[in-house]
Amino acid sequence: MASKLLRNNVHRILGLVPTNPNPNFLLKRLIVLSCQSLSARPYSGVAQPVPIDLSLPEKPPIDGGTRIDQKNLKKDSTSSLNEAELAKFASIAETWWDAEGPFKPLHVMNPTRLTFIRSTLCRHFRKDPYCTRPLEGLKIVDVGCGGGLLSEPLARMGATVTGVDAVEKNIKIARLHADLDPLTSAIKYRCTTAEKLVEERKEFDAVISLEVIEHVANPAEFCKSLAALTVSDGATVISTINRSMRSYATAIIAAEYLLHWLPKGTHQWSSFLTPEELVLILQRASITAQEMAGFAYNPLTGQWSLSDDIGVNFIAFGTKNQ
Ligand SMILES: C[S@@+](CC[C@H](N)C(=O)[O-])C[C@H]1O[C@@H](n2cnc3c(N)ncnc32)[C@H](O)[C@@H]1O
Ligand SMILES: [Mg+2]
Repeated sequence: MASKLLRNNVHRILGLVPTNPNPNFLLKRLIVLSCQSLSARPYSGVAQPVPIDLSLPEKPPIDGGTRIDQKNLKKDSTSSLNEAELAKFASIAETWWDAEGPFKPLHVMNPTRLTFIRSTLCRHFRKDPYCTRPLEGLKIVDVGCGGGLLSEPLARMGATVTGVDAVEKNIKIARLHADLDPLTSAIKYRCTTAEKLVEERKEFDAVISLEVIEHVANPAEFCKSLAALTVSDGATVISTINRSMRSYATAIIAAEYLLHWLPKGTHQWSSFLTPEELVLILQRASITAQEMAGFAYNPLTGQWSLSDDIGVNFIAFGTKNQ
């Protein structure tokens, strides 16, 4: 009797399916398992020298068609704007804070990317990562902030945060949400672009842009703007998706078409940058990449962790040359 009970429930005991599995659950886990590199090493926390192929041709600007024609979008200085990409984000703007909605992957990845940001910024700016407000005294801009998923925890960690996004709806949602908590209500949100801030001669100790560069019209120009916003010896942090065969299988086929984690068409594989390309365009913009980490997904726990495997999702920390 006991052994029969055990046999029938072994999959639940092992945590492979929830108590009320839906019919596709096991299939989905198998898909992720087969796409994910199971050999991903945990993040060593050591700055990785990234090989730079200086003969690499500059990636041509991705033609996103005409600029978005929304009356609520500031249209001056639009070199990074890609109309088609912005329209996708505008159409799902109400769902930013729905932890089970289209932005679920960002919600789930947030603690992991914050770990990387906190540790790299604290090390660079000589701050204590273990205190309650480790980023106190730092002026940070979150470029392409969306609904403020990153801006808010940065503000809670003590930073003076400005969040900017090219989609007005995102900024409205971000403002409403941040105002719910006195710890985040001081965040300044603006519907604008990095280029526009450069024209206004704004500067920040740290410039952070997560999961944005693969959606802009011209990544190299975008990086130049991020660099111009960074004070001398300040920090720039960028996360994106590697243009690898594995990212095609996981970030597009699995995430969009099989698992429906993201709306279909969220990402264009050709718009992804390899880590080497990112390092190179940052270098050309006077930012020296100092450290890079990958994000590894554990299909059994549904959690992300930092990894040395930069084959799919990765994050880079660089400093502005003095
Ligand atoms: C995938 S979301 C990432 C949001 C946020 N950075 C995060 O990781 O939680 C990309 C965001 O970048 C914004 N965006 C795209 N192109 C932009 C540009 N050229 N300038 C400013 N924001 C842009 C989009 O509107 C969208 O909110
Ligand atoms: Mg993206």
